[in-house]
Amino acid sequence: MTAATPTTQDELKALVGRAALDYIGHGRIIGIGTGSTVNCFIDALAQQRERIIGAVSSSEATTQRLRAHGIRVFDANEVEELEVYIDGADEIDPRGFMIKGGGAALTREKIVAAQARRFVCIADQSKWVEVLGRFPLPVEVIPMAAQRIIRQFAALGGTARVRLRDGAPLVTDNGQHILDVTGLAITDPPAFESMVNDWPGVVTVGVFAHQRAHVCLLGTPEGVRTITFDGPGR
Ligand SMILES: O=C[C@H](O)[C@H](O)[C@H](O)COP(=O)(O)O
Repeated sequence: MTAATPTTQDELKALVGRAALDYIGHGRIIGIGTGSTVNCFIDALAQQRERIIGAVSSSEATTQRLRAHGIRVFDANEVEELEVYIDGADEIDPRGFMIKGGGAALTREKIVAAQARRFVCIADQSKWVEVLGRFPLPVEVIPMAAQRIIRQFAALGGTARVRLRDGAPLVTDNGQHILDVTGLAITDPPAFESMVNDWPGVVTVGVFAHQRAHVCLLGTPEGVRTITFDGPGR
């Protein structure tokens, strides 16, 4: 009997979540991101949790899920370097550049990714794009700077809005707000990331160019497509 072909987005997320287990060694502390795809990875990892010592988590939500599965969570300051960081993305392009932060976890995700030697991105095929910018770009900001940053994006042709939850600005794990920016085509992600990072009041921009993926496990109905971005210039 052959397994049914995965076709729904949830099935593709589960597929790549399981596939990411091949990228973790034994007896290590690993970095773990946030979101529905990573939740599939965590649930798969829970079946073999003795493989790892524990994890550095990128959000309160991930920490809760890891602990519920009995997986030990380390503070980022307790660990100097991580072998691997497993996380999803809202968009990923052919160079491994990503947009992240749809779940508002971008700042801690960037911190944990920076600690890891390897970033393994797990995503269903809907996340693959030629040019970043179709997904509204999340930017975590200090609230008092929000309106000025909105005007700076407007000058670039973008429309930025404060993300709301239950009618009020969403407050991140770090106590800050999120702007979602539409109308941008991010053709030079490293330059764009550096530029926005320089604006006063920006905590983190959701372009991951300096912490781009080394590998993407892309879920398709034909199976997992493995795309590697290693090479000169890394
Ligand atoms: O802040 C959230 C993260 O960047 C997620 O990795 C991203 O939003 C993808 O999430 P999902 O796997 O739920 O599509």
